[in-house]
Amino acid sequence: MGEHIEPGAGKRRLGVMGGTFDPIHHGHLVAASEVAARFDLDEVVFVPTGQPWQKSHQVVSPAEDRYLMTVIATASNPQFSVSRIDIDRPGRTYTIDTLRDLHTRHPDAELFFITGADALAQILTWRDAEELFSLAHFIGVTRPGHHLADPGLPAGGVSLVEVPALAISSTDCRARVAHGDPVWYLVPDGVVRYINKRQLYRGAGAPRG
Ligand SMILES: Nc1ncnc2c1ncn2[C@@H]1O[C@H](COP(=O)(O)OP(=O)(O)OP(=O)(O)O)[C@@H](O)[C@H]1O
Ligand SMILES: O=C(O)c1ccc[n+]([C@@H]2O[C@H](COP(=O)([O-])O)[C@@H](O)[C@H]2O)c1
Repeated sequence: MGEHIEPGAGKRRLGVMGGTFDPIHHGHLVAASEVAARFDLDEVVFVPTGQPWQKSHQVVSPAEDRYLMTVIATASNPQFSVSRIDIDRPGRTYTIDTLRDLHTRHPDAELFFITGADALAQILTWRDAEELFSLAHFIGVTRPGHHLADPGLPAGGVSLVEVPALAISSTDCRARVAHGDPVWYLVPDGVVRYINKRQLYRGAGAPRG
């Protein structure tokens, strides 16, 4: 678990943190920071989803709001960046497309897809699951309440990493805002202000848990 992978000669090591980020919170940021340190990543690209098909049963905030919150949350870290590739691609978001596009844009990079233990457990239900592992190394991070089980993933294609547990979820952040409870220190300050400015997660039509 959490093994260190030796850097490939001369290859840029690019972390990819995909998520709906509705809103982005400190659990996402700690996971990305911890994996970057453990795996000697040169950069972590946050990739907000366009249309997350496995969340089609719930209302999701507009992609531009989720993108801007991700930019605000990551702006102060020179190692973090944000990509629009998933929100600019029409149709449902599939990680296979994300990784193919990133390979085209960064042909010399080695890709490390960072995901929560809950998402990793579902990965065999993702589109073209068997091909995913040829495009990136997958890193599953712990999440409070989610156990690191091995759901039959290919040996060598996946690493499991324990990060400091932060019991934060976007679902809980949205519910707190809807109830008038604070989200200070659960999400970055700029994201609190953006949520207030755009009046996100309030009223009828707001994304629910
Ligand atoms: N507190 C956390 N610690 C570690 N990983 C997390 C945490 N919260 C989310 N993740 C992971 O980050 C990725 C993107 O998550 P996502 O944007 O769906 O946030 P979420 O909090 O799971 O949202 P929601 O509650 O709406 O389902 C997923 O792989 C998820 O497992
Ligand atoms: O490719 C798929 O079929 C697929 C199915 C579910 C989730 N994903 C990706 O997993 C990441 C986390 O998704 P989510 O829904 O938990 O925010 C995000 O990058 C999604 O695009 C990908």
